[in-house]
Amino acid sequence: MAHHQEDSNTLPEATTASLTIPVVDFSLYSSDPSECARQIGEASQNIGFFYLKNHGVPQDLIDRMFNCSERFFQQPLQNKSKHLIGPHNIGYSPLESETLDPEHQTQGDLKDYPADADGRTLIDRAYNVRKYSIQDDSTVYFTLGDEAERDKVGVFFKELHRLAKDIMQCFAIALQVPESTGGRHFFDKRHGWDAHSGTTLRFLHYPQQSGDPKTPLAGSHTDYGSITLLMQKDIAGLEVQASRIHKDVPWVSAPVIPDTILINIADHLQMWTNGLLKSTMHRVVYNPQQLHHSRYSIACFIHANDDTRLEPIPSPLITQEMRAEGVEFEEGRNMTAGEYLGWRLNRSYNYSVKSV
Ligand SMILES: O=C(O)CCC(=O)C(=O)O
Ligand SMILES: [Fe+2]
Repeated sequence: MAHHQEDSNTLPEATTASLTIPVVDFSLYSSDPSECARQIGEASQNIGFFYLKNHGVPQDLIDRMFNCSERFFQQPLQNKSKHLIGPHNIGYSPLESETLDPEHQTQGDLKDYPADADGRTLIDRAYNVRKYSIQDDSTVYFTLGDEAERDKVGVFFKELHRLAKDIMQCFAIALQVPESTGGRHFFDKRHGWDAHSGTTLRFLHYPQQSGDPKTPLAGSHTDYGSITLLMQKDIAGLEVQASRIHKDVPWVSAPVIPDTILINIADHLQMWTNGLLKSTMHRVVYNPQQLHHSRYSIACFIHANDDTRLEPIPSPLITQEMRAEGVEFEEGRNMTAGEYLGWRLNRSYNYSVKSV
């Protein structure tokens, strides 16, 4: 593996310089778009993560969504499992404690989660909403039957999607995509709200439990789409691997920074740029504060339209010789975004995923 990383075409990979996650002031997007694009482009080529402040998504809306999530997950198991996740990747996805991979998943003491009649212990993990499901029963079930709140979930999801499209313009500016091939709209026009895509809003819950500091609660992975927008609340736990090539670099924690949204580059952008932008490995580890408190986060996985090919984009900064490391990159570069999502999900769930 990674034989091509050793030669003189090795990617420009920052090491020590990239061990912090920068904070970008997104008010620059209006006042000085090229500077905004420069800062976002730099972070994306280095650590692959950046915080955005002044992102324009109202904080009271974010708080309201966290409140919804808490109300939902604090219920007993039988009230949460009507819309179980299935082929459409919508609804509740618990983990079954017996099937956890001991190396990569929670090892905490979950005695607050009693076994059900079949002897299984189910542990909360997430609830997924997709563009197609914002008006559905599955979303109103998540808001405990409150239709006004259900509508807010839709408003929130669209706000995040709008922000993602603005961020996409910064990538296109930073990558100098020629006007003749779409210019600054190269990426955002491939992310239609009304188009079929894997874009998913995921409410995550890491239950209160005992455990050892640094025990992985979510194994290391990259995200499958273009970018991910992450909101964390109160309790940190996310860690980022600053380099996929230099495995000995330390994991960097991504603390909770109030009033920011954390953005990370995901696999599509890595493939579109032949590895110039980094889809960085990350994981969630046990935080001792979880002895007394649940950890909540909200991730919005933005995916390109299903029919978009994940091939290198027109940019003078991207050359054919560049390659990103990883099986995802080798497999995915011949696929469309829709095919790639199906391939990744089928590797992580034990049912076949169909596109919606
Ligand atoms: O919960 C978090 O902080 C991150 C979750 C994550 O990386 C994911 O769901 O892909
Ligand atoms: Fe992730």
